[in-house]
Amino acid sequence: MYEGTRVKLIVRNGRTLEGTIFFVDAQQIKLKQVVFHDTPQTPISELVVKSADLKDLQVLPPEKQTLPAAVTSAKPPPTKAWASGPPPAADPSAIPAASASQPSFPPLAANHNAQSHMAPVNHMPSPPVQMHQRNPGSQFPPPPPPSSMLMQQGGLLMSPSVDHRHVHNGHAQPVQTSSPQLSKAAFIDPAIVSMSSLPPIPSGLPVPLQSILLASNVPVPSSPVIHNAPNLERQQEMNPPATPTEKKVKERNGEKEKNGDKSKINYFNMNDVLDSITSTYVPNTRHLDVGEIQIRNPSPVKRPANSVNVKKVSKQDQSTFSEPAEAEEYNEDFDFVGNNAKFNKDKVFSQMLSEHNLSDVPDAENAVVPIESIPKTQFYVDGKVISAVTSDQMKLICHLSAQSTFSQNIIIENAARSICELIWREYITPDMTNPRVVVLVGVGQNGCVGLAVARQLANRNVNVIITRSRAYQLPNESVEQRKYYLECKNAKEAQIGSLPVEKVDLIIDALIGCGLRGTPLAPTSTLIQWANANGGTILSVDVPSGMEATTGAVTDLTVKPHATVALTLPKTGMNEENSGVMYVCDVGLPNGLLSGLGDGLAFPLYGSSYIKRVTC
Ligand SMILES: NC(=O)C1=CN([C@@H]2O[C@H](COP(=O)(O)OP(=O)(O)OC[C@H]3O[C@@H](n4cnc5c(N)ncnc54)[C@H](OP(=O)(O)O)[C@@H]3O)[C@@H](O)[C@H]2O)[C@H](O)CC1
Ligand SMILES: [K+]
Repeated sequence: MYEGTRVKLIVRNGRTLEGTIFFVDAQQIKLKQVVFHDTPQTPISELVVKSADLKDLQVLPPEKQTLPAAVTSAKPPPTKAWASGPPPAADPSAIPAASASQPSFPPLAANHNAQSHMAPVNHMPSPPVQMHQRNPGSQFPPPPPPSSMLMQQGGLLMSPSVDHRHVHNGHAQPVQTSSPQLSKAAFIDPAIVSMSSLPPIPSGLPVPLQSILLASNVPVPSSPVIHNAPNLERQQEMNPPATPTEKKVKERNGEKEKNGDKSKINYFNMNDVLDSITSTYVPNTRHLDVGEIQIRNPSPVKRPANSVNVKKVSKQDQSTFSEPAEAEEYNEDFDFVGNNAKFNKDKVFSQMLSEHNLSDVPDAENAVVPIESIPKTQFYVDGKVISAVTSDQMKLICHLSAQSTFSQNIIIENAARSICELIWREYITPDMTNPRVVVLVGVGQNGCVGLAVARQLANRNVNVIITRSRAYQLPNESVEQRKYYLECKNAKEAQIGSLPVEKVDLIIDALIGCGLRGTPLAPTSTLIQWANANGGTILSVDVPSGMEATTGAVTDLTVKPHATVALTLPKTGMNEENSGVMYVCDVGLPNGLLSGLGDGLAFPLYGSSYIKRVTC
């Protein structure tokens, strides 16, 4: 709802900028038509600021929703030629680049209520010159110059072509980088995570905006403190005047301290940004839950229409697969609610993460994941509370299990058996003749579970086809699990391009779990699109592939499952909208393995069933 709103931002080092919001979530705010107050002559087409680097945010009042002179005086873009040579050759697997003659973003409509007039971000804009002529009296300017022009002007901008395969590994290398002349101090700002001059995506193409933004999520060269920026307290020492938001953070820390909670909030929470928006200028606006704005997918998650092969879940099944008597046993054995309340997971996990020196997990002090905005930390099984984990916490669990002598293949097998228990109950019923199942297999441990499911089903004469997103650089377990699968008499493997066009009975989504980094890239994205388009019932392993497990954020390139089986514990981002019917399954990890994580994180007691229905 804030899209199209023009805002003023003060970033961590005190610089002030103005831009038009086109995306906001708990972790970042993405702006178009950006100008810095101290360098108004050099507008930037797109810019991402992490919430951790924000000092304050104000919505500009309606009369100030026009763009500054620097942007309005920008010339229309040239019709040809990139600043540093011709556009890169088209890579069929990469995001299609629009022609250089298109503006970098759609022009704003000539109306103060920018919100309702903001063009869809992936909408192909009209040529800027025409827009200007059509609307000569408009106070709104022609769109700003495209990347080529900005680069000529000295902006530190990324090339329209970025090697996406490298980007998600965190080692993105722009094809064209800034020249020494381009690296002006005015553009090098530790608060700016990325600046993008990528061309817009033509409408109708199945590539979400996020891919492009993530593709440009490259640390700014010579920016000294993006990841190790001083925390807010140190920051306050350096920049004493506290903004309203800093005051809020201080107040919150004060409250926490009063309640005996020594942990501190040392990041800028986007909830406060939203508070400041709603309380400053937008009248009659209810407070937004971060969860509500994290999902930027314009098309809501749809359940597959075919439920013919899906048994209706009875009232009793909805709460449990087990006999009611089991629930009584839990009461005697374990006080979930009580224990959960006692357990400070964040604290324990921060400690564990630092003890285990996990390099790819952000360090707790400068974490940009706003833990407070986690959608759900608790779910219910059999009416009893169970904890949910974030993807970092799940990575820690996987790390601990990998470190122990306990074999990964045992976990994989247990997960697969539990999932098969559900499949035989709900998805492959005796009345089905020759049920066809496609298993989509990713490159990590999630994919290994898919391979084991494939074997279990093939062993029982189900017509199974597996398709792998990659055939090289795989973990040992993946190679082994595929070998075991191929030893089944009727095992079949298909190339990505030869997956059935006609609807199959069941699709097992084992592409990516908690190891997701950014928006899915090809060919994984192609498999996700195939699954969503096929119409077959989808069952996701651990989390829907492409969904960010912590926040539940989804894009057009996220699997839309009928059901999801979370391994070990539910993930905080899960809900029925993004995950379908939710289950949790026991993978058989020795319970002593996680005893250090606190009582609240005890595995649910499963009783006679290894898989349980989970509710919010
Ligand atoms: N105790 C348990 O419950 C266990 C659960 N397990 C399951 O394992 C996963 C975590 O396994 P991991 O191998 O770490 O991660 P994934 O299976 O999710 O795969 C990550 C790889 O996927 C690739 N990737 C990541 N992001 C993208 C993207 N945007 N586009 C394309 N591909 C992507 C990437 O591969 P690269 O080789 O390209 O780096 C990742 O490495 C957990 O969720 C459970 O499902 C385990 O079985 C252990 C015990
Ligand atoms: K998955």
